[in-house]
Amino acid sequence: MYTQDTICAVATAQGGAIGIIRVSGPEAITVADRIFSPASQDGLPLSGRKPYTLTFGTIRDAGGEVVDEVLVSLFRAPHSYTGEDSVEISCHGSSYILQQVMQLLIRNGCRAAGPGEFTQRAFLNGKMDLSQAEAVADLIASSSAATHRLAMNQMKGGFSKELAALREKLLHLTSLMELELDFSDHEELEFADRSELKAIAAQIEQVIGGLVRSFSTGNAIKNGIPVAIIGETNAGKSTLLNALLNEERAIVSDIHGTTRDVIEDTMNIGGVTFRFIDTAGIRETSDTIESLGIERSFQKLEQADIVLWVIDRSAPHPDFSRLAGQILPRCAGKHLIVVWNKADLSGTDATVSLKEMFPQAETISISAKAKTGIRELQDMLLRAADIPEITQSNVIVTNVRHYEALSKALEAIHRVQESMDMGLSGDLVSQDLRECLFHLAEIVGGEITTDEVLGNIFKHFCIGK
Ligand SMILES: Nc1nc2c(c(=O)[nH]1)N(C=O)[C@@H](CNc1ccc(C(=O)N[C@@H](CCC(=O)O)C(=O)O)cc1)CN2
Ligand SMILES: Nc1nc2c(ncn2[C@@H]2O[C@H](COP(=O)(O)OP(=O)(O)OP(=O)(O)O)[C@@H](O)[C@H]2O)c(=O)[nH]1
Ligand SMILES: [K+]
Ligand SMILES: [Mg+2]
Repeated sequence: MYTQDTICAVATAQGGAIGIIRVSGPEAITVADRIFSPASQDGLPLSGRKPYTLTFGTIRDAGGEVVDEVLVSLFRAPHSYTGEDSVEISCHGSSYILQQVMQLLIRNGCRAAGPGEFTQRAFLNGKMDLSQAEAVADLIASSSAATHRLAMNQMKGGFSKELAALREKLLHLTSLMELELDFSDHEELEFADRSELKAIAAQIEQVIGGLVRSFSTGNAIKNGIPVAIIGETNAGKSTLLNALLNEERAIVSDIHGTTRDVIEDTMNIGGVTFRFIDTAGIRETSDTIESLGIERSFQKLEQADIVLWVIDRSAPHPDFSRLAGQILPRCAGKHLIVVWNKADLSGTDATVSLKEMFPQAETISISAKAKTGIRELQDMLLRAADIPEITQSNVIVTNVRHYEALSKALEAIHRVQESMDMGLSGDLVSQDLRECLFHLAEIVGGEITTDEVLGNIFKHFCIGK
């Protein structure tokens, strides 16, 4: 087993009734025994107790004063989260108590853990692979049913299983290629074999390609479906953002050009996370900063899946067709919802002419200020979101690191296919096969994982995880 020093950390968030300190490493039980006295009459120290037991007792400081009455749970290697000897001390949730106990542990031989260090040890001790360790962080960060389901599936090894099956197929193909090499003298053998090998390569390409394509869904689920709010100045875009977020997030004023820079925030609507992006109003301007802001509005429009084009129906639209000419061509392949705002004021919707210009656009009439029509707009957004139903067994890539490795694996398998089509020799083909295998292995980790990769992954974890 991978041995290390003994680490400790507060594992719970501040402010709860109970605070838990986690201790893991070869000295975990010995160090805990130095500061903890069991209440029971049997006098057994933790080192003499069975694993998966809970012991009530006191923690005393160096002067013998009771710091807290606590419960200590005991785990013995390899049967713990980290795979090491571990104890958990459940204290009263006072940050003073927790800091006192932390200091006692450190004085008695522990080191304060860094972010993700417990999970990193679980990985190094073979309790989980790298994609499962990453899922632990995603699980903690999950804020919707969909992100929870994806992270839980990945943590339980759903993605790992899919990759293991791919690896099997690739190894099979490699061995067949090598077999072909051995028999390459028999020309009549080659043709029959090649078509079978090509079929296997095509299957592999299908699976990797599907995983690569799933990232756009995975990314939308994890970071929210991008919804750009665009339109003329003073149309009420920022007012609408605030209504959707239910929070005074953006500055609203009757001054044209109030929003200069992009404002983004996420909101969970009906279990789906949306990322709303308020942008600078589009108008002719000589102001350099405002022009830069408007340029960004168009960039955000292009990156969005759903576009809310906000129009002030109470004001005349002298340059309506010009504005439409700027917006509509950029909405191809996106879901466009035209929002006629300020329904509380009198005015008309130019729905007819717009329907001609962009027949697939949906329209809705609302008052962002009076918050009328917002529910209907939310329902429209949910219908537009069109996130496929995620089942427990779905494998959807949500992690950029995995996406990059899979993209490289896909390139490698494409090279394999090209080489086969060109009738190149088996040893050239198996080089690309090995590269494909390498990139798939990068995802789950193993001997090839560098400290730099590990550092990058675990630095985003919380302390105590
Ligand atoms: N108090 C506490 N709650 C917690 C955790 C923890 O570490 N401590 N967890 C931490 O994230 C999660 C639970 N995860 C855990 C995973 C494995 C083992 C464990 O003891 N595994 C053994 C036995 C497995 C078995 O019996 O099947 C093993 O792997 O050998 C413990 C916790 C969530 N809640
Ligand atoms: N009566 C009425 N006024 C509204 C409505 N929505 C917004 N307004 C007002 O319209 C003005 C402009 O609103 P903003 O939300 O700042 O408009 P914007 O589109 O973000 O404007 P820029 O950031 O300058 O592009 C403010 O005075 C709002 O109070 C509405 O539904 N009804
Ligand atoms: K404004
Ligand atoms: Mg604004």
